[in-house]
Amino acid sequence: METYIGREARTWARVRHWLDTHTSTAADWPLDALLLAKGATTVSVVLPARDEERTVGRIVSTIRRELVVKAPLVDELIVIDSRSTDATAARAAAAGARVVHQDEILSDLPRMAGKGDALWKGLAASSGDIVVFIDSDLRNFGAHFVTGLLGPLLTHPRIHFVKGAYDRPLVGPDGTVQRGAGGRVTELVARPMLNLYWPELSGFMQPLGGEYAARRSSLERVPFVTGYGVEFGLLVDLLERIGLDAMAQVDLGSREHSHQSTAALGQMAGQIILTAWSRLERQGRIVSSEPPATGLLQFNLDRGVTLSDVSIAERPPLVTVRRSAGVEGDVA
Ligand SMILES: O=c1ccn([C@@H]2O[C@H](COP(=O)(O)OP(=O)(O)O[C@H]3O[C@H](CO)[C@@H](O)[C@H](O)[C@H]3O)[C@@H](O)[C@H]2O)c(=O)[nH]1
Ligand SMILES: O=C(O)[C@H](O)COP(=O)(O)O
Repeated sequence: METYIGREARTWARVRHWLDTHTSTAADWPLDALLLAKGATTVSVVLPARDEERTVGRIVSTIRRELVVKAPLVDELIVIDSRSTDATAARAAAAGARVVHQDEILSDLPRMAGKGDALWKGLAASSGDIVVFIDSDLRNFGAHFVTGLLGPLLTHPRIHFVKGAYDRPLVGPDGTVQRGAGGRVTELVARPMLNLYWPELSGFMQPLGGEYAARRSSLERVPFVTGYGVEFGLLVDLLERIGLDAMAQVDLGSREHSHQSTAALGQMAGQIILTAWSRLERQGRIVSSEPPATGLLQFNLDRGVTLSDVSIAERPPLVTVRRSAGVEGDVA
């Protein structure tokens, strides 16, 4: 019988091999080659956006100019307005996106909140064979984010999911840049948990990054955690469904975004821990006598306390919703 040490060594060897064979860089996927490879495959780009009036317009206009007008790579460009209270929807529409409000899609279903819900609604509102998700708060977005993510999918039929990798600087309020210091929840929560419980996924350099692309056929067959657990949940569920060899990553250079407060990241971490717990339970790897608590008590500088609810909810695989509605096409 294989020892525990032997099993771990075999996993690391597998991850090493995956890193060597399934990691590329955006420069490996020139636009001309992608246009040739695209054929009849349709591509949707979906941006979830909650109060991103400062950045969403530039991202949309770059995609439209470079990948819709100059070169016909992207067939559909959608911004999901996630209950914004600022000018996000107007800026996105002015820049050329189709703007759909999160709550207008599949509006007969119970209302849920959060980024994962916005992504799931974006999947429902879009129709491309391949769906590319891009966060709307990126400050250094370039068209290579989209072309890089599409490269392995358009050229390798066996690849179903591609995740972005990048350096993540931490940019202070005064503009000071600390290289490699960003992605705090990634480094302190997500990466250790993935290494401990799903070591096959340890090769993903940015498991929580918001830029990834996948075939609709796979995305519609997995649930979406509705809040910030969505990326963690998708990685674990897709690994189970399609296997590591159908997953790839592309180095997109550097990524700068708007940083949330430490308190907000604590709440994100809580959601990710509960997502991991739910998958461990679903996979039969833990049996709990009672569910974890879902409150997070945090302390302010003046010793005041705030109690937040970090419980998670999820949307079922979209294909099951289409089936029960008797709809095969667009469900928006
Ligand atoms: O209710 C929400 C919350 C966020 N967003 C959008 O989702 C994107 C990412 O949200 P953000 O609050 O900027 O998350 P980050 O602090 O950047 O969190 C990182 O880690 C999260 C957890 O994995 C991922 O969801 C993010 O994509 C990733 O950038 C942005 O375009 C937001 O506008 C929504 O659409 N609805
Ligand atoms: O992915 C993460 O860890 C969170 O988005 C936090 O990122 P930040 O530390 O760059 O704000």
